[in-house]
Amino acid sequence: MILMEDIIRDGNPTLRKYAEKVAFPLNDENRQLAADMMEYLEVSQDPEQAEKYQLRAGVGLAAPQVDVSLQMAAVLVPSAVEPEDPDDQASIAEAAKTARDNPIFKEVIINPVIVSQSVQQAALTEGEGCLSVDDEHPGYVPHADRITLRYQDLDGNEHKIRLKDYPAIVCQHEIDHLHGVLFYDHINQAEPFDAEDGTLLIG
Ligand SMILES: Cc1nc(NNC(=O)[C@H](CC2CCCC2)CN(O)CO)c(F)c(N2CCN3CCOC[C@@H]3C2)n1
Ligand code: NI
Repeated sequence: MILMEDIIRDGNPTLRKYAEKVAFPLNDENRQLAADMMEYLEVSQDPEQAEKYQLRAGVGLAAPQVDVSLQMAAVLVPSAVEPEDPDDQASIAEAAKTARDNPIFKEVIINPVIVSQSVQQAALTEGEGCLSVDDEHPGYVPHADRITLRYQDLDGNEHKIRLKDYPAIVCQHEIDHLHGVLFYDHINQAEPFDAEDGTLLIG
């Protein structure tokens, strides 16, 4: 099971490497890694389990973050399910479970390539964080709002999908990790919350 101690932090050179392509069929080690990365996301999105294992919540995790320089990332983007009663813990936990059980996008993307992307940009209203970056880096992180993504799944099957808004942003954050790019590389240091004209603010 992946724990926070297994996640390497900014300053570790692995985070700045361009990761190697993954060979198919996956060997046992890489198949286990894929399962462990997805399990991390699932556990981290369950408030009780996240507390128990002291995990920072995540909707994505890239292999370089556990010091494996391979082009593989797990993505688990839950649907936005609002709790019936936002002040009631049980209701919050139930909503999170419903969200987890009906993800917008759940996939281990291997050897991903963004084959085309919109000129239109999008950024998360809250800015971004990263499990591998302990410092806060406030500011909009501009990404393409829409992407066409080609990747292989665990069995090596090729997929070509179109994503927009939230799942597109998550995948771009993860694919950046495979190229040695960290989210704050994209922030306009002079004016962190000055998004280019027409940038969609998501969430
Ligand atoms: C947006 C968000 N980022 C969270 N963390 N950061 C991450 O995932 C990093 C990757 C994301 C940062 C911005 C885009 C991709 C991890 N990264 O470093 C991997 O490269 C969250 F945890 C989170 N959510 C919303 C959904 N909620 C469901 C219930 O459980 C809690 C969970 C919290 N949303
Ligand atoms: Ni990250």
